[in-house]
Amino acid sequence: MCTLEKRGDIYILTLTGSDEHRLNPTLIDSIRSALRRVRAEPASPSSALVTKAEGRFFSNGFDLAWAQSSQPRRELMSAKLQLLVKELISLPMPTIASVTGHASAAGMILALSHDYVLMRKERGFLYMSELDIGLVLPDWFMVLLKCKIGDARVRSEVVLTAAKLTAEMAAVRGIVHSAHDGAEKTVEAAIRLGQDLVKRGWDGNVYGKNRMVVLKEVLEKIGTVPGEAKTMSKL
Ligand SMILES: CCCCCCCCCCCCC/C=C/C(=O)SCCNC(=O)CCNC(=O)[C@H](O)C(C)(C)COP(=O)(O)OP(=O)(O)OC[C@H]1O[C@@H](n2cnc3c(N)ncnc32)[C@H](O)[C@@H]1OP(=O)(O)O
Repeated sequence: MCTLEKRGDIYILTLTGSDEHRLNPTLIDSIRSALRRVRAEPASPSSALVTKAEGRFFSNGFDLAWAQSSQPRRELMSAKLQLLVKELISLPMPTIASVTGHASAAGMILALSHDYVLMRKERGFLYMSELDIGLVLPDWFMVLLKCKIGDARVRSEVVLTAAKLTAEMAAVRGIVHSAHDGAEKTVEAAIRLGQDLVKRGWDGNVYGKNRMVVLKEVLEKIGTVPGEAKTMSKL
């Protein structure tokens, strides 16, 4: 699951446990609940969110074992991830993913749904694994990748070679903001970046609205998630 703590003006959302942090409805609901708590807090002058994870994984992607038994489960899992990504895109503060372990497929999409990705050098791949596991990525994944990875050759490498990118490879390719030695230094750098952004004193609502303009194509591609109201009611 996940925990939420606040250090000064920085909200720290941690995916807890030493598992693969597979994105099933339970974990996604836990993350969305934490984001709702962030939104409910009185908006201090400005804040930032750092998302991090314990163990060897940031997130190893969708929980295929949970989903493969039925189409409704697959649809629910996909719908909840879309809702989560929409909520990250509209969150009224800068967001930073501190990736200190592997981020695969939907897990990479979760990381890239943050404004900044800081990544640990010696452990962890950014890895769109769909080709390797015989799945086709959803259109909206590609729309997000296009917004986040400017170079078409790199996007092709990521999707059509299922490249396992280390932090340094991802930094050279402009996918991550910076690469760091060790998990602790990665998290510390993410928090420092958050503090630097908070010092700018932006209006969080204006920040969120501008991010929605920047990622307009992603929001349009996701559209209204089927059963959004119903799914929301389940949370
Ligand atoms: C078929 C199912 C039907 C269901 C259909 C459901 C449909 C749902 C809708 C459709 C969705 C389509 C889009 C899909 C989205 C998804 O999310 S699907 C799920 C995706 N997830 C995966 O595919 C999992 C991928 N993960 C892996 O393959 C592995 O976990 C890993 C990421 C490759 C990590 O390997 P692992 O062995 O687990 O870990 P490690 O031991 O940590 O690392 C392996 C070796 O690599 C070395 N290493 C690690 N990091 C680094 C580094 N930064 N630099 C250098 N080396 C590194 C590490 O030391 C290991 O080395 P060795 O010890 O020498 O092996």
